[in-house]
Amino acid sequence: MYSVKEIFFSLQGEGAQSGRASIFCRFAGCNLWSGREQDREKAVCDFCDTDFIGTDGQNGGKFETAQALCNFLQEFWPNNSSIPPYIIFTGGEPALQLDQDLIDCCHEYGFEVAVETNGTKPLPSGIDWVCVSPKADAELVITKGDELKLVYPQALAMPEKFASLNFRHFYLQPMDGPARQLYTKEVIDYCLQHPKWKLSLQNHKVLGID
Ligand SMILES: C[S@@+](CC[C@H](N)C(=O)[O-])C[C@H]1O[C@@H](n2cnc3c(N)ncnc32)[C@H](O)[C@@H]1O
Ligand SMILES: Nc1nc2[nH]cc(C(=O)O)c2c(=O)[nH]1
Ligand code: SF4
Ligand SMILES: [Mg+2]
Repeated sequence: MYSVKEIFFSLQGEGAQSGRASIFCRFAGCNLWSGREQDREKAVCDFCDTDFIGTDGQNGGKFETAQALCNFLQEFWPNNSSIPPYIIFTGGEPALQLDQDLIDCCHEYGFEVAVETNGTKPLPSGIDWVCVSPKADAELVITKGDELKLVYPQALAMPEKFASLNFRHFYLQPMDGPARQLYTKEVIDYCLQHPKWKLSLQNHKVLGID
């Protein structure tokens, strides 16, 4: 059974695939924060911008089987498209629920599958695009993938710690919150001094879309 907070069709707002039409499937729950505001300051990950508690969001719910979830997901894709549905599994932490059955089922449906993960839990094999976003001092077990997208700054997770990992793209994403403008300037400076890294803005927030 899969517990899904919300499902929506939007443009990927972040990182190397930004601008791409995508079906977002946001799983409920995370291993680095309960999602409750009263627990935020003692959480391992304390800057999260997302509500991932429960299954009460838009198109959220519990799905008994991978087939049931895939059937529902494909309805969000424009039906005249020659491009296969692009599904982004996010959360919360998708690695807590994403299993081999679901990935295989997605591929049987012809989907291209991406994941946004904190990298602390193993993933099923065959995911087409793996984006890892390391958190504070949480141990990283996914050390290779397509895109490493680090929220900046995090005192215990500065870019130097990750620059030698096996990823195709390295992004810094300014931490959203009261100091976002300052952090954006700092990221620009860092990228100018360290050209391995690229700036990732959260375009969906600027655009006011999901
Ligand atoms: C809500 S998380 C869900 C996926 C997974 N748990 C993770 O952390 O990668 C989706 C993306 O948003 C980023 N993010 C979360 N809060 C943010 C914030 N306040 N500012 C910028 N990016 C943030 C995460 O680092 C991650 O790349
Ligand atoms: N448009 C849009 N792009 C995104 N990229 C990653 C997101 C996420 O919350 O995982 C996200 C999101 O919530 N919306
Ligand atoms: S790991 Fe991801 S979902 Fe969990 S609290 Fe941090 S940003 Fe939010
Ligand atoms: Mg988001």
